[in-house]
Amino acid sequence: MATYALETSSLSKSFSHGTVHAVRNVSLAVPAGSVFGIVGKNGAGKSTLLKLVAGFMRQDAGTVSVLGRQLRPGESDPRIGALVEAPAVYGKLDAFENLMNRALVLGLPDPKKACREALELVGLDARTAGDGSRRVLWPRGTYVDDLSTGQRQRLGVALALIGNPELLLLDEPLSGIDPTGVSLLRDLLVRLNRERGVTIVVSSHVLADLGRMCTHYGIMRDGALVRQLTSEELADACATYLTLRVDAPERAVAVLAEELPGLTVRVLPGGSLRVTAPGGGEPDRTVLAQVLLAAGIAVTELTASAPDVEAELVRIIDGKADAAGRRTAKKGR
Ligand SMILES: Nc1ncnc2c1ncn2[C@@H]1O[C@H](COP(=O)(O)OP(=O)(O)OP(=O)(O)O)[C@@H](O)[C@H]1O
Repeated sequence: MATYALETSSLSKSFSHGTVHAVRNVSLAVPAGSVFGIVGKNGAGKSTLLKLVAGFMRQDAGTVSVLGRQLRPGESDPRIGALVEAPAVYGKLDAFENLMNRALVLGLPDPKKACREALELVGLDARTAGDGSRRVLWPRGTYVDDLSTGQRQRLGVALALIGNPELLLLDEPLSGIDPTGVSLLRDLLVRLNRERGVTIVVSSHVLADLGRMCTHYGIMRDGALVRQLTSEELADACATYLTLRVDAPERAVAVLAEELPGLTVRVLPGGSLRVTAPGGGEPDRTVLAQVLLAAGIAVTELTASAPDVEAELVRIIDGKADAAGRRTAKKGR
């Protein structure tokens, strides 16, 4: 099995006679078995990158390798399932017919079964309603043109899933989907990844959704890939702090300023202390407790803040965190 499900090398694509550099020199390495989130502001180049990998357009320069095989420019690898921007569907066919079409193109051995499975996976299958009647969530016979935005998006995910792809490319897959559908699809993607080992590359502006799925992140800015990091590295880079309850807060502030001058210490309403290490990390709690204890101050409560992954991603996207992941524009909390 290839170490990387997807690798790009110096991939570039420009539009408008070379005036818009949508993707600039992107060298990306997506580990096999990962859920890789692509994030960046509007226009950062996420969709273009995914289209190049899916073979929906040709690059100007650079290479794309999928599961160990280098693709020709504009070539689609059958092991890829892709939902990039609006799903490519035939509006005057219904959902099942659209799936059948794809199943036949892929040459699947039992296309009907594959279509039913794909519809079931994305929650567009027939279900038994509370009153015992069979309610068809996927309206058979309804033209795709007449489906709701969310139904069409679910169909797009089903089209990407049919044929059991090894690499899924999903551009904003959860947009326009109702909250129940979002959690269903998110759980589905996590299951496909964990149980079937499908590698997923997913772009989204909803960082909280990505935070629940992604093992790795790539951050794009102005067409360039400015950072790649694991979810652990992201969590480590997050600003965290300790909250302490002590029996003598004012004296504790003075002791900490004297003994551990690098720390930022704030007295909160109610008398608790919020302590942040230099650069925003969590202070060493053993050292902290020892220093206070040596000064005769009792620590009665000590809690660590949960890392705010979403806020840290926003800081990286906005260019406010340097290469080591620490904030460059932050002082205190
Ligand atoms: N077919 C095209 N013709 C001309 N310019 C294009 C084309 N496709 C994309 N662009 C431009 O390339 C840049 C990157 O666009 P892209 O859609 O890849 O960004 P994105 O990160 O997916 O944005 P969003 O988050 O808004 O979907 C933008 O400046 C966009 O206007």
